[in-house]
Amino acid sequence: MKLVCIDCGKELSKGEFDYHCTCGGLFDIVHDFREYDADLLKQLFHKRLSERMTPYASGVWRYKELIFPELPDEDIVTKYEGNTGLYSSASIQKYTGVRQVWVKAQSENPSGSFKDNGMTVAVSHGKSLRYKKFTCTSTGNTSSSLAMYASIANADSYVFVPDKDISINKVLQTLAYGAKVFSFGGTYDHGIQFLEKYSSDLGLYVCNSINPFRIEGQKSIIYEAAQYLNWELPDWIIVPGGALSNATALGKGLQDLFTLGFIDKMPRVAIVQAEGASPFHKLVAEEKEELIPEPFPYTRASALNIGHPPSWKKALQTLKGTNGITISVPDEEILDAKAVIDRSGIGCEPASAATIAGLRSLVSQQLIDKEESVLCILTGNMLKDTDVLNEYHFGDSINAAFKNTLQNAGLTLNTIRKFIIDR
Ligand SMILES: N[C@@H](CCOP(=O)(O)O)C(=O)O
Repeated sequence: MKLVCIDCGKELSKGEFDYHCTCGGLFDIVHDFREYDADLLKQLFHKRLSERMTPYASGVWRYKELIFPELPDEDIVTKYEGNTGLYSSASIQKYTGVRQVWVKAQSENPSGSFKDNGMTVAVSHGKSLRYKKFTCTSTGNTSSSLAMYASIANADSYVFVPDKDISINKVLQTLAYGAKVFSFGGTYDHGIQFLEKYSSDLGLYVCNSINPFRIEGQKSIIYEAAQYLNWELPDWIIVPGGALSNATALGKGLQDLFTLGFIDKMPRVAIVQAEGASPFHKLVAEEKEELIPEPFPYTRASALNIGHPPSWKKALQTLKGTNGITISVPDEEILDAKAVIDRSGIGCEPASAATIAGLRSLVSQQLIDKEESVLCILTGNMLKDTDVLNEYHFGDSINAAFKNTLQNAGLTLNTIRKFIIDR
């Protein structure tokens, strides 16, 4: 495998590592799969499903050959991430109108979000380079994930979080795992600019998705979904779009599966942004050449509060390779979709629900047909943002149809009977 700049094509020599090329472009990891026998690999991945308590029990490292084959096993920092559920739900099907909708709950990862799929690989790579200090800037999921893996690796983590419009639960989770947390006035975008400039002076290994090893790990999400579905993917795959690492990794993972012959048809990808933070959707919809950053992104889906997504060029490659599309949806629709996902028993954080809101909208615009099959990637756990739950269920409900509050009842048989039997 080699590191290649996506803008000028420069290759780093073996052992060299950086996030950006001297031309400013991001590095991407390019593998040579020509030596692989697809059938043997499939058998190996199948056999590893029965691993327990070894790195290969992880739903990421199960696919090590496609992610980071050179890494010595002793450098793997894992919490058996991945192995998340793939569900179909009658209520989600009814809400979207689509006959076959799958949801992949990355929320079931050990730190509660899809970031673990990539973070296990980034921290393992940092460990192999003998780093002891790791960093990221974050709206809270990346930082929780990093703090967890850094502690497992016996290393320190230093994280930078915006001082507003993020979920306090995520910051508390990050603190509790032991990270040193710096709060700053600004957005994720300012944090990334700071780290791009100073991380090397500070001797810090950056674990944001500008790090190509994060992307390699996140490819496992689609590998796992494909393996569960016996290597036959649905017509569409839908992901939320914030920093766009998810969309980037999805495109790369699909390309790998197609190149290897694991799948014989490329699904189409839809990237859904929140209206208040939708620079990538605007770039695509307005057919611009360059992304125009949004200086004041705001959405109640706080994980998507990003105005200048670093991976936008990589995400464009995903759209090109999959005949993909983008859409933006208002917060009200995201929160209503979240209520449906929560009530289905699956549950998710607001950003994840952008997928189901986006699907509903794409169906109503007839861009997705009700007879097509769809897979939505849910990114984070419902307890990641309890303020949103509180506002939705106890505040002025945005849509009374989804309101679900506590029943105030005395504990006598007659009063409780009213709620259960006589209703
Ligand atoms: N929502 C993210 C922001 C994106 O971070 P990155 O890991 O893709 O750099 C978060 O949890 O911080």
